[in-house]
Amino acid sequence: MGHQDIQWGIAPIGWRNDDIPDIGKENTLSHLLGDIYVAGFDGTEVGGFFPEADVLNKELRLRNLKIAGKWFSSFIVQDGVEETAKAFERHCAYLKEVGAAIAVVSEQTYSIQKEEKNVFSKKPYFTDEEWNQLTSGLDILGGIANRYGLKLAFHHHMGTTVQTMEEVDRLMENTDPAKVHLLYDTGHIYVSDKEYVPLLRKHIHRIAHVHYKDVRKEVMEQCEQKGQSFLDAFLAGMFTVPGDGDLDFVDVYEELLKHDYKGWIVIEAEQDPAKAHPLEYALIAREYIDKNLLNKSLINK
Ligand SMILES: O=C1C[C@@H](O)[C@H](O)[C@@H](O)C1=O
Ligand SMILES: [Co+2]
Repeated sequence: MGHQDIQWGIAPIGWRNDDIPDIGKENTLSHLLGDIYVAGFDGTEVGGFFPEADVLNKELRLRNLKIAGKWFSSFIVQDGVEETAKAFERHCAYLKEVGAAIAVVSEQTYSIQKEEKNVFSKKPYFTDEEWNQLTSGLDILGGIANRYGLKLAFHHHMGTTVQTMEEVDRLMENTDPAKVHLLYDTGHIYVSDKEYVPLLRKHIHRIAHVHYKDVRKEVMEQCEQKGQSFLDAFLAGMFTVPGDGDLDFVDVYEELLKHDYKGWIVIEAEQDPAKAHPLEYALIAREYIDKNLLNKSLINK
């Protein structure tokens, strides 16, 4: 067990962004997959612009790349679990066809992720009743994911009702560990709570998927002072790839290895591709991983 149980991916978000589809729209699927191959990653996540399963599978096969998973915006509280489950079934069927392991779920009811609101101070909150709807609904979605041979990994996210460590605690306590897992995103928890290791340590046994998102602390502080929205903050360069920001991914990696984490670590750094050349940043991440995480004997495994 150890390094060999981990697959390294890089998300399309450095090339194109589902939250602002105009960004990087000149970057085609071939361009993206070619860059991922050149940078030496094992695969990626499905972006909103990806084609149907058989077309995608051929493009992946040609480059020996794999799919880790795909984001799903759930609206369990807003639309009810029955409505959400129908869309989630289709999502899981697609993921199974492309050979993915993970269905990433983020509850988007009341989310300000795409709104022009101060993401540092205006996050939404659920009532106790809404929390119950969310957690019981997630157990149902997790059961569906399991039927497709997938794991549901819940994504805590800035500007949503499940953003802070306290909120992740509540979600984990009230969901079935066999059905609902955690996606640990270093960047989101750092921007939210200004620390990122406690969440990892506390919920290590529920983590089924990891996003390595680095943060430029100075930019984050400026964005917070200005009260910027989530989208404006990423356009200002709040996020970057590991090796280029202020987070230390060695500790995180050690902790994952120590607990026999098996699965994907996906580099996920949303930046404006017009300012941050996607392949250049993919290569910065790759070099950081090779030098600091893989070539160093971190622990004896
Ligand atoms: O996993 C993610 C998917 C994106 O759509 C999201 O906005 C980003 O911040 C993220 O962490
Ligand atoms: Co993420």
